[in-house]
Amino acid sequence: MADTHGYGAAVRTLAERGEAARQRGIKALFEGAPQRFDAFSAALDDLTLDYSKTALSADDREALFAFARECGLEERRDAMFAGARINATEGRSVLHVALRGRPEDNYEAAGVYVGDDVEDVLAAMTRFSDGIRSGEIAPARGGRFTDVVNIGIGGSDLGPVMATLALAPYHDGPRLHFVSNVDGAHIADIVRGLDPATTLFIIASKTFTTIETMTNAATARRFIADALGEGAVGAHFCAVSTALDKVAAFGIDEARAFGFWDWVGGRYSLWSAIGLPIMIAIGPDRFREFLAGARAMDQHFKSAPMDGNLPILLGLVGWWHRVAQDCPSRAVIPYDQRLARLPAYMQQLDMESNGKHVGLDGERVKTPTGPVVWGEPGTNGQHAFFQLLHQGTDVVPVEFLLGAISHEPELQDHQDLLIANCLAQSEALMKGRTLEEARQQLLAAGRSADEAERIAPHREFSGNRPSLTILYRTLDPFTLGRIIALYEHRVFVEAQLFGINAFDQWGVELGKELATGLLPVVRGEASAEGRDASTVGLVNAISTLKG
Ligand SMILES: O=P(O)(O)OC[C@H]1O[C@H](O)[C@H](O)[C@@H](O)[C@@H]1O
Repeated sequence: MADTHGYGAAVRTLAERGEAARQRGIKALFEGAPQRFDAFSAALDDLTLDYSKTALSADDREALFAFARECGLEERRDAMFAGARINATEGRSVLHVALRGRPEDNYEAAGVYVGDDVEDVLAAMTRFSDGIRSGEIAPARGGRFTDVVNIGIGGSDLGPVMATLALAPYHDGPRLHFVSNVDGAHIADIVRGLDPATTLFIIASKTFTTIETMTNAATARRFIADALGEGAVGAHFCAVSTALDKVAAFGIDEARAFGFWDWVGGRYSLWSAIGLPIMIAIGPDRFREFLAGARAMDQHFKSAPMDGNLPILLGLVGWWHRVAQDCPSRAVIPYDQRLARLPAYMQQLDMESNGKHVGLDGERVKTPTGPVVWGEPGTNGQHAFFQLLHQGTDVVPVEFLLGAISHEPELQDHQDLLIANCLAQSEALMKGRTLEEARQQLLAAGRSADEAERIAPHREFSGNRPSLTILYRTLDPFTLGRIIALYEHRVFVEAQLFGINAFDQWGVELGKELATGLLPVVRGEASAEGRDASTVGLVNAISTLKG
């Protein structure tokens, strides 16, 4: 953030506040403050964000609101919803919100109404999904499709993978499978268990040039053609892309090609035709509920005042931990097994959006930007990496997600344990255990005074470690839509505070270019000469291993 923007002083003051807050701790804020949960939580219907277990005081929060205003957050948000070309490095509007809009939202991309196009594609997806689900759209040799394989990567994979797992209780269509990695092991392992005669492939790629997806698509094509003949290919493939000309060149019929637009970023695209596998799995009505949930969050983000606005609060707290408290990573821990792929989804959403070091003004940023995002579901994580969260030398803010009601009513004892564990972890992170408490526990357990003295420091927990909890009634399509949109907007909010463009991803290009150049070297058709010594050494070692 450049001083010319006037942000320098505000960031310095907030960093001082962050340091003071660290010294004050979190526990102290709860003492004599029985209302802290009410004062430091906000809700959209049943969806609640509790950020009371952070070191924020009411004054810190006011300072963050002032900073957000100074950064022009609300104006930038309004510009996004108005379809301005806020993706400045690519000259594009950013309008994934239009994919879940209603006609009255009147979304326009750079002045052109997009609602009809969105509705047309949704209608085409609905006809196709209904046809596949009912058996009306049949495989080449008759019968019905039992399995659908989505071939895509990044934004053309992670969203559908995450959402189809999250909504497993709503599946009433064919089985879903996903192939993303160019490693042949991925497609080989998936197709091994499938019958080509009843398998449909979706080729999903915004650009329809991504080498991994094109390679897997060609292999899938052979899988069908070898088993059923070239003439069967048309019946067993469909595609999703913004590049419909390239889809046609691949040989996929126009009627089976579902488009979207350059104002939809890959990592924001699961609401578009990229969501086709989700729609096939849960049906068009449930898919509409998913969109409606996201729209509810959009409306809330647009209009709720800052102190009750979930994406703004989540973004401000995220920025506070990253910049004012200098925490380089954050953990996303869903206590909801069906959100197991949410951390991976969030890694792309957050790190591809906010992993930038150049600001909107073209200058190097002056503060840290996006944190490393990582996580696994609870309770599994407790038995793996929570040791570091509780006693490691780095403070990692944790974001817990928790549903009150599971889809398995006959397993209520599991759900009670799950909830108790989630609450216990955030309580333990915040409260910790003092040296004296550790000593007394050891003595009470019959250890000698000497032993208690020696071991107690290892059993002390500093506490004062921040966490947020996002609580919801149950993980249904509407709620999943709200949660994903909440995180999309949070990433946007943080980007405005960092002063960066969240909507490009030039950082992924270089590796792709180098891979193209290295392919002939790996194949033995070109020499590695002139490359760095490490690459030459590895190329030679690989060729020796291959014999
Ligand atoms: O959908 P595609 O055009 O195949 O792109 C798939 C992915 O590849 C790229 O490398 C980008 O970094 C991602 O943002 C994108 O989602």
